[in-house]
Amino acid sequence: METKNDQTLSRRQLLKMAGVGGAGLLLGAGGVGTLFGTGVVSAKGSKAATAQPNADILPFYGTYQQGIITPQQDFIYFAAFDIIGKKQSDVRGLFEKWTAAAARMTQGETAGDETNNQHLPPTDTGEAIGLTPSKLTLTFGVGPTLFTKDGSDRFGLASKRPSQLADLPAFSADELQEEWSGGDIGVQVCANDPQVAFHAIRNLARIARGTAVIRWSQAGFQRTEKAAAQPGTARNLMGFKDGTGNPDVTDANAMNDVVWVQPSESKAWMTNGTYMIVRRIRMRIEEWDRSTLKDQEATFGRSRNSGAPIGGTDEFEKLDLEKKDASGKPLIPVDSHVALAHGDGKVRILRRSYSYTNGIDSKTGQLDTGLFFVCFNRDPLKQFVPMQTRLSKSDRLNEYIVHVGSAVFACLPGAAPGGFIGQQLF
Ligand SMILES: C=CC1=C(C)c2cc3[nH]c(cc4nc(cc5[nH]c(cc1n2)c(C)c5CCC(=O)O)C(CCC(=O)O)=C4C)c(C)c3C=C
Ligand SMILES: [Fe+2]
Repeated sequence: METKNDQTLSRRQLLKMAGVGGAGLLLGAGGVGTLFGTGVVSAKGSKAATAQPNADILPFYGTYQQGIITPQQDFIYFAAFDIIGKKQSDVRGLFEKWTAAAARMTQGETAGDETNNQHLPPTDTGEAIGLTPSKLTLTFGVGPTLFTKDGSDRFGLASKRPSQLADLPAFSADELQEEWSGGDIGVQVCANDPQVAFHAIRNLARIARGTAVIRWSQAGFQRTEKAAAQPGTARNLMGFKDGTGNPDVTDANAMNDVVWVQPSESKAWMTNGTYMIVRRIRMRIEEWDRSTLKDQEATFGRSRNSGAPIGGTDEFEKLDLEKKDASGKPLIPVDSHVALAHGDGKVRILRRSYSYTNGIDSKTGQLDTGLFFVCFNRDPLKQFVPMQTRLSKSDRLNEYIVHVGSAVFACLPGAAPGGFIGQQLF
């Protein structure tokens, strides 16, 4: 039976009543989920409060968008949208509505105010009712085709396209498919719960109806914090720790150097934004699983167990590409993945990738699985592109992977309360 409170309280209000908020507390069994489930809403429920990590709420508004230097959550739901509206005001209106919904959902509220009108569909799709915000973040970017498509300045934005937002060149060994590539807008949703992440994308798609459609999407995961015996770098589906060599997201100087677009280096609207590159990279895990441990370690240039560079003992020790074995050969092979990705170590990117599985390839019967590679950089032409050019030509890893999807997006700066993501662009 529904009570009056059910009709008027948002998820966030309920979390607050239960003594839950940014502090990271969540009602345990019989807590918020049960309150929603039974319709019994009372502050009394707070006595059942127990500490649970998923209660966390991350701030939505700020100088930068969330989900970029945010420590990586366990799940991603990525969606690329195409605009079907005809006017710039359609795109602007969409960003206004999406910002409002994103700000609410990340704080544990429904996507919009419920009317509870029995004759209308509910405003929110409902599957996140009773779930905590789970560190939900939404990160919005705009693709090259929002500015010009087939030579046409479709929304009067062509002059605002930054030179850094160029189509990526074709890399050798790419086998890109349209169904996993491109998009006028890219939305990265991350959360510590897959249903919370899916709910956010689903509601954005609902809000976009008539203005934008999903072009392609990909769900991804890494191990959950709960499953990890110890905190630390997650392993990819090839069994190696992935993320070790990332720059430190708490180092503001490093982030200004690697991630954030600085004033005057791009179009003014991109200051405090960044460029996001996503690549759907399929792994030939059947071949990988038949390769020897020695081969696997030589492929990455790191030890599988510890994650340390070959010849080292500690995961985070400096990568020394000059070290030689007794015969004078480099300990870390020159064509290993880390040697080529590292280069001279001066050009870096921030990786935020997830594993994916999509059943089997019906043609080959092999698992369709791999890495949904996501990275952020302040100038793809100077960072991602030269790096991927080196990798695509000589990386030992190429024997076991194939890039099947690709997209690049200019991630807008963050929004202030009362403003919206994309405000500087329109
Ligand atoms: C162009 C950028 C990169 C692509 C594409 C890429 C694909 C890719 N990477 C792995 C697994 C690992 N990558 C590792 C390190 C690493 N990779 C890149 C860039 C790309 N990777 C960089 C910049 C680095 C760091 C290099 C450094 O300076 O140290 C590692 C080692 C551990 C780590 O540092 O994360 C692994 C493992 C896969 C499986 C993959 C495509 C499927
Ligand atoms: Fe890599």
